[in-house]
Amino acid sequence: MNIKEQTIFNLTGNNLKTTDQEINIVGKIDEPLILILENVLSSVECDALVDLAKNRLERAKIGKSHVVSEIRTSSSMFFEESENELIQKIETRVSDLMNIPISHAEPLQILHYNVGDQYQPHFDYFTSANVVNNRISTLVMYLNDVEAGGETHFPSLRLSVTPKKGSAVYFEYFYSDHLLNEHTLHAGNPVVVGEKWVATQWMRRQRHRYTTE
Ligand SMILES: O=C(O)CCC(=O)C(=O)O
Ligand SMILES: [Fe+2]
Repeated sequence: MNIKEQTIFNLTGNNLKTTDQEINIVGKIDEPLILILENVLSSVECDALVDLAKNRLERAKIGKSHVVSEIRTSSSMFFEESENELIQKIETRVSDLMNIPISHAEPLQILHYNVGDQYQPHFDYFTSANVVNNRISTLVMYLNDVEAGGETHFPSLRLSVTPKKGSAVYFEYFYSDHLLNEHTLHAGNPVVVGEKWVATQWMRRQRHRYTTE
């Protein structure tokens, strides 16, 4: 018998009413749960995030070792927790959407890809044996349209998500069946024409912030 695994996301219909915005589901895979969402951020919010991040980018650093790596050739920055009203508003909406308290949220990350930049296939959760308070879910929000390339690609699921301003892809990897978690392997395909901006929210299993409720 096939028993469906419990998900974190609270899926009730095709539209999701968050604290301040109605978000639409436009695509879905059931196991592992992958959702393609529209209207997560407004166009004004996307532009504002890009503007705020622009001056603060540095070459993307990976993992805890903080070495520049060819696995990810984009540039990145992190906002401080709830650092201004816009970030606060987005964090509240995203935590509501992802069904996880803000206190479990990592700082919001911005990535910028130029032509040829990519993020090679990876898991968002940490795979070392002694990891505590691992990541459990991800929301990648697209802050602009990309002319060609730059899809978020899930090779095991043969799924490509095309970046669209204000849209997002959601996935979670807290299943007891480890194969389902492994199916969330994903990449940022090389940008072919244009540039690509995304904001990534990772959630932890337990509290990660001590400044919020
Ligand atoms: O840029 C993308 O499409 C994916 C980004 C990503 O995988 C991440 O931020 O963990
Ligand atoms: Fe990722």
